Amino acid sequence: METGKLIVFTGPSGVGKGTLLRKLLTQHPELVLSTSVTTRLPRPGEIHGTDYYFVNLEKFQQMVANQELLEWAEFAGNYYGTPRFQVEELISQGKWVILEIELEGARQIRQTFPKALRLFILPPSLWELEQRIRRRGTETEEAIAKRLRRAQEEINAANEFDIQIVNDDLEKALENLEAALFVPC
Ligand SMILES: Nc1nc2c(ncn2[C@@H]2O[C@H](COP(=O)(O)OP(=O)(O)O)[C@@H](O)[C@H]2O)c(=O)[nH]1
Ligand SMILES: Nc1ncnc2c1ncn2[C@@H]1O[C@H](COP(=O)(O)OP(=O)(O)O)[C@@H](O)[C@H]1O
Repeated sequence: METGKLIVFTGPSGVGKGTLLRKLLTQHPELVLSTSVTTRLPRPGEIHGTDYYFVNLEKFQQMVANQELLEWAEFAGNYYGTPRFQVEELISQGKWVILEIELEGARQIRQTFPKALRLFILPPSLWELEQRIRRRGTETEEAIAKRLRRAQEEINAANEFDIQIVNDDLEKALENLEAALFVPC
């Protein structure tokens, strides 16, 4: 039977993780993106069960206590976590499952799934990163400030990952991502 694979996808907020993953999944529909649980409020257009499972703090804490999360972390004032059941089930079915998660969660996965392939997406510069977050127009000033403070810390940890990809030109970044994922091994 084909073996499943866990792929961790990390990078600072606004670097283009979501954009790259949407394109990757369109071209490779066999890949599965895990849907996380979060206490963050939905942005306009975000759908419960598709973008995230949006839950309150009490429910999130309950999931942590019941060990329902494979990993979890606090990010910019909210909690995020990966539901365990869907990931374990999909990998056992031979699927390639992608976790789009922040640094602390990626470190936890390194302990629990040492075989996971870990990718880090870098911005061309911090200035460009800030422009992207602002252009996206989804965050308050306070949320932007929190994300930028965290960005430097995350970028400093990029070398903990197996592969680093700079998202400057989107198409080139996508090509590099495909090359990293689909190398014969
Ligand atoms: N540890 C962990 N981080 C997550 C999870 N889901 C999302 N994140 C990360 O949480 C951070 C904030 O996500 P989000 O609020 O959607 O903001 P955005 O990255 O600015 O689009 C990002 O770095 C995500 O990769 C999860 O299940 N676990
Ligand atoms: N290579 C790129 N060049 C210019 N803008 C980009 C690029 N990749 C993504 N963006 C834009 O940057 C913003 C943040 O991207 P997004 O995918 O939401 O980031 P993340 O999921 O990492 O927070 C979006 O407005 C997106 O259209």
